[in-house]
Amino acid sequence: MIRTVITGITGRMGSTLLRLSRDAEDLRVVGATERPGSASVGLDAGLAARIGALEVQVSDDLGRALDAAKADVVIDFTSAEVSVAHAKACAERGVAFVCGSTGFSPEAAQALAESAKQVPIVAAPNMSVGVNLVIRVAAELARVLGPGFDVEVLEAHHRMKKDAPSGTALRLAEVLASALGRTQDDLTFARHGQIGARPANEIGVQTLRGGDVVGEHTVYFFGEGERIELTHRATSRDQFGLGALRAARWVVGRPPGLYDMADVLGFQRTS
Ligand SMILES: NC(=O)C1=CN([C@@H]2O[C@H](COP(=O)(O)OP(=O)(O)OC[C@H]3O[C@@H](n4cnc5c(N)ncnc54)[C@H](OP(=O)(O)O)[C@@H]3O)[C@@H](O)[C@H]2O)C=CC1
Ligand SMILES: O=C(O)C1=N[C@H](C(=O)O)C[C@H](O)C1
Repeated sequence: MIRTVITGITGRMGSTLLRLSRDAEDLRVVGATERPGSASVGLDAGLAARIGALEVQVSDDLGRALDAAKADVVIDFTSAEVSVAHAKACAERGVAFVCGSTGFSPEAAQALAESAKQVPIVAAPNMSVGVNLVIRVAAELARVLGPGFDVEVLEAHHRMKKDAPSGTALRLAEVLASALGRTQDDLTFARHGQIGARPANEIGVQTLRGGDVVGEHTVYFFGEGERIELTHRATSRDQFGLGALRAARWVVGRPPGLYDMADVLGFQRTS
């Protein structure tokens, strides 16, 4: 039995993870957290997340939750800043960490990597198996099509999403740039005004926000007389959650290090 602690349990992903974990025979939720000051602190986590009683009390501090319950792994979908602090709490206690948060600054990414020197961490901007396959296929298409095709990434998400572009779109753009021998400097995040002709090496990354869109990503390869569009549409958060649980099962017992979903799925890394 793998003992998990789930953070941010009233959030869109936290509540999904709690429900999926409750239904998994090999996992046991032994701790749950929410933001300090949240009305759900002290309540039963299952009741707070509206999935039925779980007999696990919501804590407002991951360190204290870990000290109270012997956990194997923490699953965290909160925000980049909170995830950095949570990864440190895990590193100090020798607990594995699965991080789904996005919006990492270079400094926050470095702080996460520091914690991964002490414990195994899986961090991925998208834990759906389908998206991770799309990332691989996109890299392969870019390599084969080469510089004759203009590459653009478009993402759409719900109106509550805080970071832009999505972590998945950023990962796609980085992988495409690497496949085409380009750099971060070739990424263009918005266009407005008299922008002139498109630079040949540019990779555009564009963002849409609205309604309840769970998550959509399209890579366009615009050629002469033809175009290829590679799209992933998530219609439920369950695939992100199931991917995170797969990562949690995989990461327990691994040596310290920063792992990606490509490692969990046994893919060769694309960048
Ligand atoms: N890798 C992947 O596959 C996916 C990644 N994501 C990413 O996961 C993150 C969360 O997304 P989502 O679930 O939609 O966001 P939500 O805002 O719905 O959930 C985040 C939850 O974390 C809580 N929280 C904030 N601070 C703390 C804290 N210190 N301790 C514990 N809990 C805290 C929030 O509380 P409060 O509301 O009070 O702030 C909220 O309940 C985002 O970065 C998103 O981009 C999302 C889906 C898939
Ligand atoms: O915030 C979300 O909702 C999502 N965030 C992830 C991202 O930023 O890529 C993954 C998914 O598309 C949903």
